Amino acid sequence: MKIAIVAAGSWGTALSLVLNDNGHDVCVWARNQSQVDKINETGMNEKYLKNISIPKSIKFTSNMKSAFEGAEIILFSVPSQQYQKTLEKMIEGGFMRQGVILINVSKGIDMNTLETMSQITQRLLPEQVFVTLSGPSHAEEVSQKLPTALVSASKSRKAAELVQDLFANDYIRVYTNPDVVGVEISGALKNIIALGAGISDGLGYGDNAKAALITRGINEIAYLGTAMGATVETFRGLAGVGDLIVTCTSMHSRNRRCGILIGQGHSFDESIEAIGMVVEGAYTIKSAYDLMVKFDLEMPITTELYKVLYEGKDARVAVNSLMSRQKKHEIDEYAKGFEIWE
Ligand SMILES: NC(=O)c1ccc[n+]([C@@H]2O[C@H](COP(=O)([O-])OP(=O)(O)OC[C@H]3O[C@@H](n4cnc5c(N)ncnc54)[C@H](O)[C@@H]3O)[C@@H](O)[C@H]2O)c1
Ligand SMILES: O=P(O)(O)OC[C@H](O)CO
Repeated sequence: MKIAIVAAGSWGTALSLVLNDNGHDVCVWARNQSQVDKINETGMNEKYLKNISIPKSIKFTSNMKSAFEGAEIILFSVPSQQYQKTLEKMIEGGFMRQGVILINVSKGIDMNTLETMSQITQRLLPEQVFVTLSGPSHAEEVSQKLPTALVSASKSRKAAELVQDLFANDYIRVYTNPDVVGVEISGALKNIIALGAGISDGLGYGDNAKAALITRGINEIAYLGTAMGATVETFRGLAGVGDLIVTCTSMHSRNRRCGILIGQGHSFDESIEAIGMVVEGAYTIKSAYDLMVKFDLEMPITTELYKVLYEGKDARVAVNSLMSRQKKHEIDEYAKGFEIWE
């Protein structure tokens, strides 16, 4: 199929390699001509994907017309805070023609509207066929063809299965899931918890602390997700706990690495700058905090991280606040399950 990718960052580039391996006609659009020139000259996208050769069969261009005209599938890999603006630009350019399938791979929640990428798309293009592709998948490993499992989520079974077929090969396995919001909230909020896990690592707290953050974190993600209409089972799947594990533990993770720098005492802004690629959790923390208030939920990890990142609270004091919360049952509904009450 003819597939156009919006943005030549690390994930857009890694996915272009997979689609090219699978025999598709792939063109990557980048906004910056000097980046395109460099990739075309060197056969590498060194800033975003180190030491990976890019086959000549993948085209890179900064010309929107030549990238998007005739594309059957358009895959968006821009940072989520840029998604609405980019989609509007594509609509204005007349590139979102009827019949084109939109795949989104970015993981975040818009800070201004508090919408996920499917919700933005639905508002701007109510008839658009939309698929989100998510799951535990670092570009650095996918580009080395290391085994990876993904989730293709769409309201349309046909579209979810088409995307499953597009990416599946001997190193990529893709599952389908109709719970689009659940997959989106999982992918967006795991970045927040990974920032927290990184801060914990940077402070020198151990594996116990990180395991607690991951476990209580997925609870918190599911709490917000189900309030937004998601299915609880999605959170124990690849997009949920799977992506949470990889992002909280891998040194490839931009969110975790940013958190480590903060835990070591660097400022929030310095840490984001040092990563040099998008740190989605830095923005999604604000959206998640606002959604928590909107849905009137209690999300202690999100609250403390928001205070550390946006209100300057000391991270050690934030951990103390989490540890000294009122005592509670691990799962509220299970409280009635005690056999002996005295
Ligand atoms: N890197 C990964 O391993 C990975 C894996 C899965 C999902 N994701 C998600 O994919 C999204 C992109 O991540 P990434 O790692 O590729 O980020 P990145 O920082 O490596 O690249 C982002 C790219 O978007 C471009 N860009 C930014 N604003 C733009 C705009 N307004 N218009 C056009 N282009 C613009 C940048 O120039 C850059 O090329 C994020 O939401 C991330 O969470 C990343
Ligand atoms: O490197 P991160 O933290 O942006 O995470 C990338 C992917 O979402 C991992 O699945």
